[in-house]
Amino acid sequence: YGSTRPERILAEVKSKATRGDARSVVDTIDQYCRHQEWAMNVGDEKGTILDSIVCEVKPRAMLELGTYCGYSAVRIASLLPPNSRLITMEFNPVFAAIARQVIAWAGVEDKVVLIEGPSGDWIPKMKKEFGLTSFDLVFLDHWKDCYLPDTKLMEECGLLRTGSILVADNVICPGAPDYLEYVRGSPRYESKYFRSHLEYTRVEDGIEKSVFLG
Ligand SMILES: Cc1ncnc2c1ncn2[C@@H]1O[C@H](/C=C/CNC(=O)c2cc(-c3ccc(F)cc3)cc(O)c2O)C[C@H]1O
Ligand SMILES: [Mg+2]
Repeated sequence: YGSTRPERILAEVKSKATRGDARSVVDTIDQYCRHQEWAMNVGDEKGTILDSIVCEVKPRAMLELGTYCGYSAVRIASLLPPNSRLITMEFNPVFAAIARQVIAWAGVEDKVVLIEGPSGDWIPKMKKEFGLTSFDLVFLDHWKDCYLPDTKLMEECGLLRTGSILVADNVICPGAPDYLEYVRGSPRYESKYFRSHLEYTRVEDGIEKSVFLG
């Protein structure tokens, strides 16, 4: 029997990345996925755009939907100011188990809370479970047809405040057309597209940054 791609990514991190060094974990995964086998991490090019938004917003409370192997969780957590938290949701237990180990290897586990389960179940429980009022920044990178329903759910649950920012990966490839139409057409959002490429390829893709206006 063969290992899974996430298991191979974890093995690469454990053998090549410096323990406790988030940057080396990110670079190790990028190297592996660019030269050995492609994987759906936000990657180095779009990751740089995400980094600039995280550094600009300096979120106290951040949410990520779709942890996968933990690549973007490590990338984000390494930029968070002290006593800030990234809550990341992953419903596949195999991916969650790998991500926990990648996050631990990078030494950012004290900044990351990984919740195992579907975002639709957890979003309505966030306030109570985490004593949250709202999220300053949300990174959407899970199933593309969940972007819009989960955004509407976050609005309904009062998890977005005036100025909260949504950052969505893959708005071109694979694409999230209903989400794009919503944030670009709604008077309640100020939306901006950052043109880039699908991770580790020359295919066009991009990130949409949308500010909730309340
Ligand atoms: C609802 C919900 N709740 C919690 N976790 C959820 C969830 N829906 C998915 N997840 C978890 O997020 C992860 C899913 C991410 C989905 N991302 C993708 O499907 C994805 C696909 C591509 C891509 C592009 C071109 C191609 F030719 C092939 C693939 C590129 C990307 O950057 C992606 O994020 C893993 C999954 O278990
Ligand atoms: Mg993605």
